[in-house]
Amino acid sequence: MSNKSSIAILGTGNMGAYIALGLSKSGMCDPASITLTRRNLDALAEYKSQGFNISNDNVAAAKEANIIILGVLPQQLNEVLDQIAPVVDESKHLIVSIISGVSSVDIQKKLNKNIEVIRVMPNTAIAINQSMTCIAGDHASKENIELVKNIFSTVGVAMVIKEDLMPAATALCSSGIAFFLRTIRAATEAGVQMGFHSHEALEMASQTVKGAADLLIQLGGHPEVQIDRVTSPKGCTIAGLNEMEHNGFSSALIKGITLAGQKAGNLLSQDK
Ligand SMILES: NC(=O)C1=CN([C@@H]2O[C@H](COP(=O)(O)OP(=O)(O)OC[C@H]3O[C@@H](n4cnc5c(N)ncnc54)[C@H](OP(=O)(O)O)[C@@H]3O)[C@@H](O)[C@H]2O)C=CC1
Ligand SMILES: O=C(O)[C@@H]1CCC=N1
Repeated sequence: MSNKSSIAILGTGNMGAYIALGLSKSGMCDPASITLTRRNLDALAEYKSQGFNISNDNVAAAKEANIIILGVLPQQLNEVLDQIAPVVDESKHLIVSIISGVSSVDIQKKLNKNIEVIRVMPNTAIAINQSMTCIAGDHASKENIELVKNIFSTVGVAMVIKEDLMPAATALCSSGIAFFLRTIRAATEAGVQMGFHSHEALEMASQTVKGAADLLIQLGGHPEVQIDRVTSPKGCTIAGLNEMEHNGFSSALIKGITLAGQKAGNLLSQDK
């Protein structure tokens, strides 16, 4: 697939819209080659003004596209698959699903076609081309996996994983944005309590988190190596870190992320 490909995003809510914006911003796709659908068409008006095609007709959008990105909630998926099943064609279409908790085989079965389905799990940082995107194509051709990897590499880092690890990737990377943002919020509140205005504390906390992440991304190695460089003997950092650990900091993150991972694998079968 090249930038001549046409993409239909069926179900353009938070994530679908950010994918469209990211692909356009990266230069991977011209907005005119992307069709966005949702039932409430008025909510897509701002994207129309940016050059995207908008529609509330999933069937027409699917017919026109080469790549169909499924972007609805898990509980909304069957309705969309029922609509497009008659028009999807294995010789023309590649199905990409960003939907958590629904396997590629289940989608294939529902479509009742021998069509390739690749699971993709981006995060909202795709809007600024900084997504960590996991891709699983256990039943897809190498060529199509490479194609999808190339597309999502333009909007951040793309990694191919086995499909059985998709729930874990969802929790760590996609939900992860919310988890790490919450840590920034908490740090900001601490900064305000110590005397900074909120906007100052937020800028300080955000840049500090960015620096911590970039230390690992650019220099590599284990976080503890960098932590050792910060914790002066008898210093304030180790005092703060140990207090956090006494209060369950690492444990809370591990428990929260693994619970999210369990939930991501069972979204349609659990009510809680
Ligand atoms: N949000 C995130 O960070 C991430 C989300 N995901 C996955 O992406 C999917 C969407 O999540 P999110 O964007 O947060 O959810 P949203 O509710 O924001 O988006 C879903 C969109 O689908 C539209 N929709 C529902 N039914 C139909 C239909 N029959 N035809 C066309 N459009 C329809 C809805 O609009 P309308 O009601 O107007 O039709 C809505 O805008 C989920 O499956 C989620 O698991 C994956 C990774 C990250
Ligand atoms: O919360 C959710 O279920 C979706 C999937 C990952 C991010 N948002």
